[in-house]
Amino acid sequence: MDLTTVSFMHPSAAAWFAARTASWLDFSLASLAAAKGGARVSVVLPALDEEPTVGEIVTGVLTLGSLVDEVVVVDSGSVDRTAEVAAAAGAVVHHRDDILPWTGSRPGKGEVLWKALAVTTGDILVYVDADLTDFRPHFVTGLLGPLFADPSTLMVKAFYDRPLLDVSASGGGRVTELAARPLLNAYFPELAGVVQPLAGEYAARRSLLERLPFAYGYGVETGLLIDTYRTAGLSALAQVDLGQRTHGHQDTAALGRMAATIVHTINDRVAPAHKLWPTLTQFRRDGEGVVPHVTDVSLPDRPPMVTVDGYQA
Ligand SMILES: O=c1ccn([C@@H]2O[C@H](COP(=O)(O)OP(=O)(O)O)[C@@H](O)[C@H]2O)c(=O)[nH]1
Ligand SMILES: O=C(O)[C@@H](COP(=O)(O)O)O[C@H]1O[C@H](CO)[C@@H](O)[C@H](O)[C@H]1O
Repeated sequence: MDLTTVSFMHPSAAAWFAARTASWLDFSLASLAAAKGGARVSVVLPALDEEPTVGEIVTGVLTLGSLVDEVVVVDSGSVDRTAEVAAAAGAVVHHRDDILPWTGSRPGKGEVLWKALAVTTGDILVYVDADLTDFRPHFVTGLLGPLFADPSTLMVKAFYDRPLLDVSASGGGRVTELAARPLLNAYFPELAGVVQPLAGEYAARRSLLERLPFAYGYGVETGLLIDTYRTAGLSALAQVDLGQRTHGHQDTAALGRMAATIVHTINDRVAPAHKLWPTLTQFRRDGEGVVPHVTDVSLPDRPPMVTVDGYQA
């Protein structure tokens, strides 16, 4: 490769970014209501111990009225009052363990996003994190806009400014900036135009989601993005600017485990024959010394939901 010609992003990524980037301001509630037609919309909140924030988000989604057909919270094993607060706000709440129980129950975010397919009726699913501290209804209308506008669009990713709460006006999306974006740019440069590849707010057609595997844990967004690109092409993807998004932040060690899971998710798609070591060893201070802390970061994907007994029913 002529090194003088690598001063720009992949041409496909540049073209996609120019053609497939919208703003929530492009889509009014009235225009969406007119465009909705017979399409059913399910808003899904994956929730693990999100009692302080889940209720306000559910309430905010419900202000959209008939644009949204159902708001479903999938409880990922909370020990706080997430389920009660979500139900009181008007959500339908399902516990992970009660969904497709014959498939078992695994920890992690990917599990509840996958199981949500079995307890929703929408032609379109809109995933929204339940720890947002600045949710506004335009998060949903912005994500629906490109899907209502173009039947060939299958998935819409949110992007936004991501203040690191109490730290800096930007700086959020640490795993995105330090791990996911560098890896995706290297292995899938056609996706370099995706501003927030790990965004937890995204909307997609059921016809797409039910045919894709769901990666374990925090690898789910990375897996769905890559698999959508590889099965349906860049033209199936779009992104929408939602302005700003703030949420609860995990500590660095937790984000290290998240990054490790994402490394495995990408490797499984790039070099599946190359088996990575399945655990991450981190260290914690213990009195005078440090103690290793080992986490399994490589559990298998969940298979496409259409292959699961009982789903079609
Ligand atoms: O095992 C899990 C981990 C996370 N979540 C939910 O997934 C969303 C994003 O998780 P988190 O906030 O931990 O990720 P971050 O935004 O910090 O990357 C939140 O609604 C969590 O409650 C979940 O349902 N199960
Ligand atoms: O983008 C990121 O780096 C991480 C961590 O964000 P912060 O550094 O806590 O703002 O947050 C995202 O990553 C997760 C894994 O894909 C998603 O599940 C979350 O929804 C998303 O917030």
